[in-house]
Amino acid sequence: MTSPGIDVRDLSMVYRVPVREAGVRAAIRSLWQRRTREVTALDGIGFQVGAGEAVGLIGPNGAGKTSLMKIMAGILRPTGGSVRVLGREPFDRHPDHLRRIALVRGSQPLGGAPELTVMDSLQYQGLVYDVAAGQLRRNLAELVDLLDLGGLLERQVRALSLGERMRAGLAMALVYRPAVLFLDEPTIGLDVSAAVQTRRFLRRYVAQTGATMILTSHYMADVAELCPRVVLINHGAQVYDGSLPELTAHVGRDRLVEVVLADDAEPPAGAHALGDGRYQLSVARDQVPDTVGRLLADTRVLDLGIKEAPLDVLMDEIYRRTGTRAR
Ligand SMILES: Nc1ncnc2c1ncn2[C@@H]1O[C@H](COP(=O)(O)OP(=O)(O)OP(=O)(O)O)[C@@H](O)[C@H]1O
Repeated sequence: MTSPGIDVRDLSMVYRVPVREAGVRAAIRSLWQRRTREVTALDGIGFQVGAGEAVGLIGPNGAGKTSLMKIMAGILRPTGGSVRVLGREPFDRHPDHLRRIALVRGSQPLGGAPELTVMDSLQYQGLVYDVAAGQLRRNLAELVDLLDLGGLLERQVRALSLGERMRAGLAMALVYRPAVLFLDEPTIGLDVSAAVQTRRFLRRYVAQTGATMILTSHYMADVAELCPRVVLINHGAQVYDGSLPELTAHVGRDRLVEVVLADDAEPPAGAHALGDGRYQLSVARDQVPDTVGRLLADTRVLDLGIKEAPLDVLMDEIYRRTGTRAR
């Protein structure tokens, strides 16, 4: 690993939330006697990310991913532990630091004035982030090409569709060439083709610029395609740090063998009928050659395919297995 882009140690985040009791008396009492309870969002998180690495933060709803992202991006101050991003404490929000990082949220990809055109917004962003005129021209030309923004530049931000907003939002975040990119659900709500384009763009951008990327997503396709390494969080605790295939290998022990049988053929024992002569068998990985051999020898098989369980199904199983910790 090269010099640490991000260094997270023993990090914790505890929110205090007001407890609201029912009734007028309780409401009046709460004016001078506020009761609160603690919600532990993160507990003992620790990992290092090298410059140029791409890491996916994964975990089920409420696991703590967004809290961790906000802490790393300098929006939230953690209640315990330490974080360094490019050698600085993010919550200090030093202007030099802010020029080197970007946070893009899929749910809200574009801030700024909605009545501005995309081009005006990009120019304005260049001014705010102090990008030299020549550099800004070059960066804009590159981003317009990579994100296919040509047709959007003169459109008002308010009139963009979600997919167009995402493309413009990425350009806004990247026009000042941040060294660290935080992406919170970058493909949320996008149709299949816009999601594919966004992932393709991000892969090319990271390869070309050597930016460090931290991504959260519920779409495992995003994570599988963009992040060689994942950190799995569940109930605020870090339960895994490593590659996605290694993580899923523990649960993905079965293969799905699918066959289409001739009309007069007897379905194999334990097969699940899918209709139209199709049957599916769940078979342990090391038993697949034997099972397939026997099937072909004993039964009139017209077609045969072997599939892995879908990644989302495997992840669901992993989340359930790692989600037993009580808060
Ligand atoms: N501002 C807040 N005040 C109180 N509790 C909060 C706050 N933000 C988050 N939480 C709680 O902290 C926990 C972690 O939330 P967080 O949003 O970080 O999880 P997440 O993994 O991003 O979830 P999701 O995938 O649903 O977006 C949850 O129990 C959530 O209710």
